[in-house]
Amino acid sequence: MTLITEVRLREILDSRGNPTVEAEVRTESGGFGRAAAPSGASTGEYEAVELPAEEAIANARERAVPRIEGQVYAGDQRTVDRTLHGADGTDDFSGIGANVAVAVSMAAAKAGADMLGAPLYQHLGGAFRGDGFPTPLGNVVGGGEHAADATDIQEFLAAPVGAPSVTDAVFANAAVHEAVADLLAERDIPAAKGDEGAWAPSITDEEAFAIVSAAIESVEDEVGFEIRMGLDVAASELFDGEQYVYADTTRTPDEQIEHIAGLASDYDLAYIEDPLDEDDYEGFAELTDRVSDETLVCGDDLFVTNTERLAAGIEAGAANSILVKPNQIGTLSDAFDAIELARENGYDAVVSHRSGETEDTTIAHLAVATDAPFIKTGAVGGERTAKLNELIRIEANA
Ligand SMILES: O=C(O)[C@@H](CO)OP(=O)(O)O
Ligand SMILES: [Mg+2]
Repeated sequence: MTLITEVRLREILDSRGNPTVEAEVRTESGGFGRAAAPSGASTGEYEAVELPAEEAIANARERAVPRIEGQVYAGDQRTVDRTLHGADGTDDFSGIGANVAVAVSMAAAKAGADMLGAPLYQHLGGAFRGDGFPTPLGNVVGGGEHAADATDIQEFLAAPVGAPSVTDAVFANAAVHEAVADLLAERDIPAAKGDEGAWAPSITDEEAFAIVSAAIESVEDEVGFEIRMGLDVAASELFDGEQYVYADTTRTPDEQIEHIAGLASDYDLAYIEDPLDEDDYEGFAELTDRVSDETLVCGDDLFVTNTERLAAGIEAGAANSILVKPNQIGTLSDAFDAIELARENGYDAVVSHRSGETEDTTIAHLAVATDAPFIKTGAVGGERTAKLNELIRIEANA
């Protein structure tokens, strides 16, 4: 291992056109890593704190960088991440900003891999990592906080569970995305794209279910393997404290459970993320009991990649899966700990992008390194295809 000699920080653009933090880490022996923080729109209340990029960079330059440069070894990821926590001094990274922390954490990991001459997934996963590849969940229609005047449900996802390879799965999702466009055109429904590249037509959730099911069926016929449907309801964004408020109706928490359980069986949903409010552990437990073993009930805003919140969920039987977003918790070590705790308790980890992204590909490597069964990183669009194409490359070289 060699010492980290330099940490450079700068503001770059994210996919929404907002400033985000990019970090570069250099080591004594010439290792180099560069990484950038993503940014959410439908952020959970309990996520680590993202500060304005400029402020986060100034804080880190003053408090974190001097503790890392010349002091910490690249490749010793736990120490890098402990140092970031120490420099921050809070529970939620509100001291320096989770965005600067995650950028430095990921850049240091890449510098560590570079030093070893190993791909990042190999460095992170180690010699005895599993040989599985994640199934990509591709966002094909969406609304919520990611597009104005579109569906209430934030994401309608294609889940190509029967694909023989990552490459086949990635192309199947792009084909479903295109088939949705054809079906919208046939019905004279205009559609722009939302923040993650999914179509964002002004239609009801019911119409979206019909269109996405038809698109999935037509692509299934073409490719000859099973594609199922998934959802990110992002229900905390619909919940007003008492009821779930949809464009055309409202639902009490009990009615919401009934509604989602009905959708799970009507559409054979493979995946349901955040079907209920982020504080409703009990409701999550009830719904998890109600749906079949073939359906993942995933906590995003519920768990925010946080081992304490996940432990409470495990105790309550809430959900059977966790969404893993490194920037929700601030470091790669924390994200690994969440994945490990999930695995030990039979919860599937789903590694995920954010709605605001960059061309950074760390999450593709994280998913392969940890043998995660799923990755959610869109279907089309440059900042999404950056990760999908990286998965294709990893598969080709593994
Ligand atoms: O809710 C989510 O799962 C994410 C990514 O799809 O959205 P955001 O980054 O806006 O939180
Ligand atoms: Mg979500």
